[in-house]
Amino acid sequence: MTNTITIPTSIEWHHDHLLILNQQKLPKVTEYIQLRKIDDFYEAILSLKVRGAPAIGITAAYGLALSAQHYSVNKWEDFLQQFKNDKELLASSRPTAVNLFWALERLEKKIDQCISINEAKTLLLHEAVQIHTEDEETCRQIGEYGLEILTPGASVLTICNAGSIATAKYGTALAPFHLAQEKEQYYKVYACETRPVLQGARLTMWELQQSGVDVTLITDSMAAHTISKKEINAIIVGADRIASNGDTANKIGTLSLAIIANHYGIPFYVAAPSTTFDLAINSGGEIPIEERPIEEVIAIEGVNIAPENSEVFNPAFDVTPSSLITAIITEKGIIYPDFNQNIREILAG
Ligand SMILES: CSC[C@H]1O[C@H](OP(=O)(O)O)[C@H](O)[C@@H]1O
Repeated sequence: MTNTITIPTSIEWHHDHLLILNQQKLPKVTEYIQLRKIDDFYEAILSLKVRGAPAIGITAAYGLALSAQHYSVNKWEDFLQQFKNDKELLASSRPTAVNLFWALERLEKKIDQCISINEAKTLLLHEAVQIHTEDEETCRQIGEYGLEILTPGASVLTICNAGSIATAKYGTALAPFHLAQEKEQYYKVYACETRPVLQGARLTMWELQQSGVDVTLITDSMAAHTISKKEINAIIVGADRIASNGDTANKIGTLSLAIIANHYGIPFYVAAPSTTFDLAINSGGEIPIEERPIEEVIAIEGVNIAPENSEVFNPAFDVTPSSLITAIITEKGIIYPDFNQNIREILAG
């Protein structure tokens, strides 16, 4: 029996623009924006109108491919120079989510094989659509493996939004819960609000309510108490970059949850597509951690909650050491320690 439910998405390709759901405005306002020029794509990623590692990669791919359609050049070297300029602009939008760089490099590899500018333009658009289409199936598969590892009816805690609107569809950490709704299996999800930008309160609450998932909001500081009092069975989170030893960069606050999970002896799962692994780095210390504007910490929706002249440290991510991770759920299978060995084995599969 399959339940018909609404799983929200945030990216829709039209032949001459990308329509995105403005995630900065949710849940109060459901606003869609057309991205046409390379600067539109850059600004949308930088300002978190589009956010979430896979969604960032998909959006950047469309931005680069669409911009290339308008290069009015005749020489191949001029085409490549403009392509390189646009690629570098998009790559400078955010430093941590490796999916951004993976998508841009995938497009660059695609045109290496081209013999004409027109062929390159066609192939770039085709590759961007491919990246988008592949991600939906990847996330659905992550959801299926997530249902294998999570006990039906469990209470599960998560942070930030690693959901359908952070990907092509379904999400990574939230994929099991959307799929469970389709399969009429049920879970109880606890969502950390996720200061400072509140992706949990604003986006995960909104998204899971759209598909009817039983979700409860807590503040980040309530996590340890909730785990002990509400008998949380597991924690599941997304990822922005996973090193070859399994160290994982994810939204700030994730490391705290891993330490709490370890203290209470509950499993701590990371859910991520193979495109979020960076096998070029050996450990989490090499992952660049984005620091964002102080306004995100000093104010909420433009209302100051701290003195104007406050000193602020605003890292958008932290790194959880692989020793605190029970398993990494990917579309290719569930990866258990020893991560150094098993990551390469499963991803090569
Ligand atoms: C499947 S989304 C992965 C990841 O991206 C989010 O960060 P942001 O909202 O700053 O783009 C968060 O860390 C999610 O877990």
